[in-house]
Amino acid sequence: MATARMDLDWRPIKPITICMIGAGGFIGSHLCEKLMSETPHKVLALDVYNDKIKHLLEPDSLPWAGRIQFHRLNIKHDSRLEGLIKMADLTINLAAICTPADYNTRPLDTIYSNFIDALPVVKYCSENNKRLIHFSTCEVYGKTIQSFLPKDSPLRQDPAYYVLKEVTSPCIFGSIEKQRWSYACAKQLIERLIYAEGAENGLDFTIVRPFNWIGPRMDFIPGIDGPSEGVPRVLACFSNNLLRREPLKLVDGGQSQRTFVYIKDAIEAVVLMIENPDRANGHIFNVGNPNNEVTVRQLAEMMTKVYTKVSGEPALESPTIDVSSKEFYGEGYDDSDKRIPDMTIINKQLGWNPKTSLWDLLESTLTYQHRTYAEAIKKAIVKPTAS
Ligand SMILES: NC(=O)c1ccc[n+]([C@@H]2O[C@H](COP(=O)([O-])OP(=O)(O)OC[C@H]3O[C@@H](n4cnc5c(N)ncnc54)[C@H](O)[C@@H]3O)[C@@H](O)[C@H]2O)c1
Ligand SMILES: O=C(O)[C@H]1O[C@H](OP(=O)(O)OP(=O)(O)OC[C@H]2O[C@@H](n3ccc(=O)[nH]c3=O)[C@H](O)[C@@H]2O)[C@H](O)[C@@H](O)[C@@H]1O
Repeated sequence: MATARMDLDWRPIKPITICMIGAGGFIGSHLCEKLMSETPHKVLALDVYNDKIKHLLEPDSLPWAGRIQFHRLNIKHDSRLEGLIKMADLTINLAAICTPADYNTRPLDTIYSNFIDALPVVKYCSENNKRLIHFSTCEVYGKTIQSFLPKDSPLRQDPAYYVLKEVTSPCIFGSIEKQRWSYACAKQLIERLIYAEGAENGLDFTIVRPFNWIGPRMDFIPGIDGPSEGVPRVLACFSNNLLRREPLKLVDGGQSQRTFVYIKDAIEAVVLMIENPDRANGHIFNVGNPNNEVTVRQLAEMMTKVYTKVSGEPALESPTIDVSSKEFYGEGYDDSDKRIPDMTIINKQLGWNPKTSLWDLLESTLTYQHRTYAEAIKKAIVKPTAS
């Protein structure tokens, strides 16, 4: 008989049922995979799409068959939602519009998706005394204090002005005309609502603030498994450029800084939250890798080198090209300057630390991108679709 899984306090972990909303997306697909292969928990997987989790749903002979059940539904208008939340011990809400190209061009959809559509989920959890893990974002921090200091100020070197801390850092957004912040603002308000439900009505909640989780199955490759005019997040944009042998587009010079964490490291943090409710409830957690910081330009350079290695194709003579944010994203775009997560809380509560270096995570991810898309791209280039 298999030995019982133990939590961080050496108590046996009881199998639970999880209602996972947005289970068919990038993070959801990796979380489902981990829960099926390494835990005894059951998942009610809710989404409008299931392409990214199809390999977990069929055939019936899979070792976890019966532990995962897909429900195709849109949480905007589906009366089954409350029943599914009631059937589960824990709800994880991942559903959202979360690609920056949408924030300034579809601000209403962005606000509805990230705030209004999440409201009933919070309400049903609170009313039925169900635990909630809600996915927010590092974008709630907005810009750093550092970005407002004079360029020659010695204070710019002081981490107090740029490291982002869950409990003490402020949330600094641009003006209302900068519609980029519609997403961050909607996420901030739903965080405040969840926090208030905890304080006033005793909701057991955990809020996750992911810092640029990347890896296989993130977003889509335009014209292959997504709209040809679509603009996904940077990993998929740059992958698409590399696969098509086009220069990588650097928005406003590629000077913004990001810390990237491997999806598989980040998923381990989420499993710790799921299985250690006493340590996770009532907390907001940054989940990122402070050691993997690069400018977007450096990311482009590194991805170019890694892709050359995994594909065997030489790099272009001019591998990058500058493009203005107005040209690339349209009116109302703005950017976060720098995102370094403080890891004190997640470290103390869950003992979690990221492991994978940026080079290693890009190597496994671009190997996947090449294997999955290179042939399809070649065919699409030879045979462009009839207009
Ligand atoms: N990937 C990251 O690094 C990152 C960073 C910060 C925050 N987040 C947050 O994590 C969550 C998941 O992100 P992801 O990267 O997996 O995004 P994703 O777009 O791949 O996944 C979201 C999923 O939610 C589903 N969905 C959206 N609206 C829905 C609705 N009304 N009804 C049913 N399903 C719906 C989508 O179909 C999609 O499959 C989001 O809330 C996002 O804001 C992600
Ligand atoms: O992943 C996160 O932690 C959060 O941040 C992302 O926001 P951002 O990092 O700005 O999104 P990307 O599209 O990945 O862009 C990163 C940077 O690359 C730049 N970029 C993007 C695409 C491109 O082709 N070229 C380019 O220079 C962008 O301007 C931005 O500075 C998204 O808002 C969310 O998915 C999420 O909440």
